[in-house]
Amino acid sequence: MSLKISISGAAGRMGQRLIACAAADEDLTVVDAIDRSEHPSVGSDAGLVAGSGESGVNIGSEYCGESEAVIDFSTPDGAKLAIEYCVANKCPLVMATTGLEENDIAAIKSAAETIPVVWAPSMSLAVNLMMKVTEFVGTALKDLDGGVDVEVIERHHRFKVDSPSGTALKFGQIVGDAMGLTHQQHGREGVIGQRPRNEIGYHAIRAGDDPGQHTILFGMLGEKIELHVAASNRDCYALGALAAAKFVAKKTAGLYNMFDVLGLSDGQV
Ligand SMILES: NC(=O)C1=CN([C@@H]2O[C@H](COP(=O)(O)OP(=O)(O)OC[C@H]3O[C@@H](n4cnc5c(N)ncnc54)[C@H](OP(=O)(O)O)[C@@H]3O)[C@@H](O)[C@H]2O)C=CC1
Ligand SMILES: O=C(O)C1=N[C@H](C(=O)O)C[C@H](O)C1
Repeated sequence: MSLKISISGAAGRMGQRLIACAAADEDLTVVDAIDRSEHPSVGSDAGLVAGSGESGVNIGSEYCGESEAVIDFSTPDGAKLAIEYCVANKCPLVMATTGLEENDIAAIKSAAETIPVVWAPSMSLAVNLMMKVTEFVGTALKDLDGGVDVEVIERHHRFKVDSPSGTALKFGQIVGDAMGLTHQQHGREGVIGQRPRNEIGYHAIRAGDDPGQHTILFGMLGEKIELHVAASNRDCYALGALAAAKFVAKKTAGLYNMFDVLGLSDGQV
């Protein structure tokens, strides 16, 4: 039986790759391609917009009510509407949108009390594996004599609106928890003095059409480690999200992440 899914943000960069990748998966059927009601692609066939051939589903702003999982790659406004729909219709949700405010995050956590939700800033296998490696390295270097300076450097396409990326913030949270680093420093300018020991530096580069790269730099006295992960295209995120939809559709209410989907949670690896 094919799983019926809805894509929120269907006309966007990620939405188009989700439509295309889902069309190539016989275990999935897209029943809704949702976007902003004023979007110029509303009324057009989602597969034709995505360049993957006619799908028979037009982009629209209303859910048909048949969905067994919603995947949201849109905006904070789109995410809010997706959460509201899923809660009202008891529909499992995959939340991938970043740049969310505290109230949006509270809404995700509240939704997870009644429906299953997978929430992660990156659906990529490689990124999630590197989060585990980052935690390992951070823990190993926590008490090193001379100290360790952690910098998180991310690169994305010029169209990205939130910074630093949701993934960079997650890397920072992981390494901060592992090493007891409490201060977040976003860029540096001017005569600001020597680098404090307790900070994580974040640097967001925006250039061209880069689908996403993250580097975690551990700077020591005499040597350094740089962990680097890079997307070649957006399909790593799209395929991860489709796997998350299959996972979440079988779950009971609760908050899950990509470690759960990929079998990387504590005790599983
Ligand atoms: N977790 C992950 O693995 C990944 C997460 N992302 C995140 O996904 C989000 C989308 O990225 P991307 O595809 O590049 O962005 P785009 O801007 O290309 O796509 C977003 C789409 O959502 C639409 N939209 C706006 N409002 C609504 C609404 N109310 N309901 C439904 N759709 C709406 C936009 O329309 P309009 O253009 O008219 O505003 C646009 O078509 C970002 O937050 C990004 O950071 C991206 C890649 C991977
Ligand atoms: O906007 C993007 O493109 C991406 N956004 C996500 C983020 O903010 O972490 C994930 C990925 O890096 C691509």
